[in-house]
Amino acid sequence: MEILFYHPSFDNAFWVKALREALPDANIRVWTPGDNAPADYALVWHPPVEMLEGRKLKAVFALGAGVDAILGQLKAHPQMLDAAVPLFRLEDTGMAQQMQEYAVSQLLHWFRRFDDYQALKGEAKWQPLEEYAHKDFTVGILGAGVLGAKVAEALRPWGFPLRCWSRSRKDLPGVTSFAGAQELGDFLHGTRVLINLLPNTPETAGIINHALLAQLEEGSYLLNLARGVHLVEADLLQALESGKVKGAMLDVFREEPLPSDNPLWAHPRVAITPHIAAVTRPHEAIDYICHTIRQLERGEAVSGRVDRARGY
Ligand SMILES: NC(=O)C1=CN([C@@H]2O[C@H](COP(=O)(O)OP(=O)(O)OC[C@H]3O[C@@H](n4cnc5c(N)ncnc54)[C@H](OP(=O)(O)O)[C@@H]3O)[C@@H](O)[C@H]2O)C=CC1
Ligand SMILES: O=C(O)C(=O)CO
Repeated sequence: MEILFYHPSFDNAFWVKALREALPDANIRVWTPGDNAPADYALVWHPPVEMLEGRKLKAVFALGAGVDAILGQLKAHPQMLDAAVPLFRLEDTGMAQQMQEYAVSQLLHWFRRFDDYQALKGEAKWQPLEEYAHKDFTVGILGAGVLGAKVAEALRPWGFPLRCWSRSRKDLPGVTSFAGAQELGDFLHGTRVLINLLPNTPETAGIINHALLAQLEEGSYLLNLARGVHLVEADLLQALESGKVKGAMLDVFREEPLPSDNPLWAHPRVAITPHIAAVTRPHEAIDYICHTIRQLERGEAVSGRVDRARGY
């Protein structure tokens, strides 16, 4: 069994060593330009077109949860990967807990007004502030898939009204489910904290814009944990200016790294992290990938296959 590996920034030697330990009977190599030797499987993140083009692969594994980059390449270069070759993505594999940590910590930061106290510290003001009520802090999660559902689960013990929005109806304990474009307005009405965990697809790109933000409660908060392309940054800045949005924490951006002259860097009510909300955990990812390869070799049903038509 021949396995190709390509990631623009991961420690190749570490991954190849761990993969060899997990699949001792496989030959695993890091792809380099000009390598056209046969392979059965490819493990990739933002692969060059020439790495995959013309190969007869049994399957391709994305080394992350979002597959927008590879699907975008496929749209531009359909010959890159035959439609019959299954594409898989990482479902959780250690990313859900990271998303839970990020969302719970920031939600509580806003709910307990630590952002306001930090501002008062700058003025050396000793001033207890009026407490927020849980009932006024409805959390709405855009995208109730693997990660969105786990974030909802982690938020449930904290007593906030919870709701989610997805294409299909969900049955998540303690979470009101809204489904489809026709229910987006009802989902947004009354939402105070918006958490984005949607995939980047033609339908979701630019979804967090002025029209959407205008439907949130006054003094709302935005947590973008998905993709920068979901957010119209100028509309967020306008909503921050008007007070519609009181605070935002952004992990992802249309352009990454975020250019130093982007106004979001200097905004006092915007927190920024460099696309670290949930990073790929090597051992969990390798466990899933190797388990799935063994299932494929045995002709068994597998999970995590990407529906290219729907985009995730
Ligand atoms: N910042 C970071 O470090 C990371 C970011 N991510 C991002 O998080 C995203 C979500 O990951 P994951 O939870 O695994 O993905 P899933 O595919 O499991 O979940 C996607 C969710 O979005 C919903 N959805 C998709 N399209 C639409 C639409 N048009 N309208 C309404 N709902 C829609 C789906 O609805 P339904 O269930 O009905 O199909 C599903 O609930 C990834 O695509 C990636 O972009 C992921 C990991 C790390
Ligand atoms: O897995 C993903 O989609 C990520 O964004 C990780 O960087």
